[in-house]
Amino acid sequence: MSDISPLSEDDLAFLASYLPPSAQRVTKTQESDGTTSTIKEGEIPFVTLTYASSLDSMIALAPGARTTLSGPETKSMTHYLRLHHDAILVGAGTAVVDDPGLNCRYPGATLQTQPQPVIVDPRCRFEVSSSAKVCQLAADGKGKAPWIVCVEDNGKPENDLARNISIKTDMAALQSSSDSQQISMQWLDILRALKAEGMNSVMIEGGATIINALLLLPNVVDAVIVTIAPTWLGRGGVNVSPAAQSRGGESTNAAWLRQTSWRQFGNDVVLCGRLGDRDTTT
Ligand SMILES: NC(=O)C1=CN([C@@H]2O[C@H](COP(=O)(O)OP(=O)(O)OC[C@H]3O[C@@H](n4cnc5c(N)ncnc54)[C@H](O)[C@@H]3O)[C@@H](O)[C@H]2O)C=CC1
Ligand SMILES: Nc1nc(O)c(N)c(N[C@@H]2O[C@H](COP(=O)(O)O)[C@@H](O)[C@H]2O)n1
Repeated sequence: MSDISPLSEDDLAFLASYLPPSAQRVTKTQESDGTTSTIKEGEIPFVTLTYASSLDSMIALAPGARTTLSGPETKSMTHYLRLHHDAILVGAGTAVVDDPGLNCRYPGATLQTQPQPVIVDPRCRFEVSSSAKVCQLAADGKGKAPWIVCVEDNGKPENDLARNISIKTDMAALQSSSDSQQISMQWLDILRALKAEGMNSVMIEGGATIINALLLLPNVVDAVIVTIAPTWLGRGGVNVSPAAQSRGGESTNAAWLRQTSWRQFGNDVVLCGRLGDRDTTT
């Protein structure tokens, strides 16, 4: 029997307008390194950014500590959201620390309706083995085998428990850079690659590095759904706080949510919105 209870009709109505599919977009976007690229209509999946935060904007007690913030009701909400997305994406940091299952246990979910787990892991540092929870669930027919988004020639042999989705990266530029250990792939490249594999919607769950980057990409993210748990985790936790921004030499807010709605789920608050400027009302 599933540990996930169905949501009420009122809960479902609250979430409805934030679910994929969205209107298709033709727009310009800016990557955090300052480059711009155009997103063509339907070129990238619908992107939902969702995570659970404490009142001090922490998503884990410490780097390396898997931390439960969501109560039973918001956990059910997360699994309902997973049911409505083609893929669930996390970063290598989360995969290594949390050993997540990345499947959907919402009542009625079948193997066919399971989301595709995706791990952004340029150098394949997450050990894909039969003891990884995501692989166990796939072997038991309770989820799909993960895809690893990595760079070509990452030096790791392909593992038959997972599939590599390779992203072309300018390795020459990388090797000449001062920080050659950090490989930064463009989000548009990652999302285009997932779209090319048939993923029309992606639920991005974290961790902090990924959330902080995506909060600065309002034209990439379609919906933001944050669970706020009534607790403070305290200093030393893993913090959601995007890089400081400035405009015309003046400090400015890093990110805004517009079209906001909130609802109580058990003891937690769920805040939904779309990224954009404070002054954008539509
Ligand atoms: N409360 C919540 O909802 C959640 C909490 N977490 C917590 O977050 C923590 C992990 O956060 P982080 O350490 O920041 O790890 P992360 O999960 O954000 O992964 C960061 C890694 O992903 C890869 N990556 C991310 N963006 C990339 C890009 N553009 N190009 C290339 N590679 C990229 C890199 O390997 C990078 O080191 C864990 O403690 C976990 O428990 C994670 C997810 C949700
Ligand atoms: N929504 C939410 N609430 C929390 O309290 C969390 N710790 C997380 N973490 C995310 O969920 C993944 C674990 O998923 P499984 O239940 O193992 O499938 C974890 O990797 C984080 O992405 N999320």
